[in-house]
Amino acid sequence: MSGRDGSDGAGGSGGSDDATGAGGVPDVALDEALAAVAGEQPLINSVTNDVTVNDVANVTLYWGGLPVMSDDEREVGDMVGIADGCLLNMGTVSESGEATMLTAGRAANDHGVPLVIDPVGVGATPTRDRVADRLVTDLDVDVLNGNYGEISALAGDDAEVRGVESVGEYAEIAAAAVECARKTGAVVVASGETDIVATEEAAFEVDTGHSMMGAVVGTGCMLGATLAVFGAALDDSLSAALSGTAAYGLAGELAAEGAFGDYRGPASYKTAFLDAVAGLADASTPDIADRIDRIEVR
Ligand SMILES: Nc1ncnc2c1ncn2[C@@H]1O[C@H](COP(=O)(O)OP(=O)(O)O)[C@@H](O)[C@H]1O
Ligand SMILES: Cc1ncsc1CCOP(=O)(O)O
Ligand SMILES: [Mg+2]
Repeated sequence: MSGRDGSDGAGGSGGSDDATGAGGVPDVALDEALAAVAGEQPLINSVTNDVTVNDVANVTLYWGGLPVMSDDEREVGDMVGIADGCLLNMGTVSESGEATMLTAGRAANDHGVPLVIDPVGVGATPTRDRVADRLVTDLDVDVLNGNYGEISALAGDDAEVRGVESVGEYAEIAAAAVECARKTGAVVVASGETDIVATEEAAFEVDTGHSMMGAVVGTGCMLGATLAVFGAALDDSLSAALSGTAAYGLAGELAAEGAFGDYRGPASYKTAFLDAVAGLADASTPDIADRIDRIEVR
């Protein structure tokens, strides 16, 4: 069984016990990470939005996890208590949904279940700002993922989030991600053209992915599900965030290359992308070391 209090699973937030390789980048072996995920078959309870819930369930399954979407206040604590990972995505959060997320998150913390939060739309409205603040204040978060605008907003920087979209330029996104990690204690994944993975001490650039991913609603939500699956199967949050983010981007690239079928636009690309997630473990997985760089942040 995975979990923060066990010998397996994503450990406490922030640090990594992994060997550090060239350029101060932790050694992350993608084939080993994918095999760990498939071997663990982690049960992931996602309390997520009404828009992309089916995509979140499928991407969890296609990596090798077991999805369940319990969001009933009466049972969510019990379900999270027997799960290996928990994802909270506030995309369509309501007043009762906020309470459910807090119950789910507290159960995850109480049972040592790794917790991922996607604060969708934080920075867009005062309500979202308040809910996101409550979640990261009251809960011990292992991994937090959001687009550049959301992570900048959480860090307290100027940000433009229109609805759930990141708008504008974010030249200081690595510094914002580190600041966000310092505020929350989580490993932070800031997604965009290049993904940033940050702890309180360091930031890394994960240069995988394809622009077609930005044309599909739900790729951020599915990244959160991916991080929950990898976080449940791997020993520490930083390795999970790096390998999960890299694997997800590689699936996006393989789909764009047509390795999982031709596509004619964003809708058929999404199908190819989901097939690439399901097929990545059997594809020849490249060494990802040269796709991850450490970035100096003040
Ligand atoms: N222009 C792009 N080039 C490469 N990857 C991208 C691009 N836009 C988005 N992605 C990828 O799509 C996923 C979702 O990112 P993003 O669009 O920032 O999230 P959200 O959907 O929450 O706004 C991430 O894995 C990110 O790397
Ligand atoms: C459009 C929308 N509105 C509320 S949640 C949601 C989905 C957001 O998905 P993603 O953050 O993955 O683009
Ligand atoms: Mg998003």
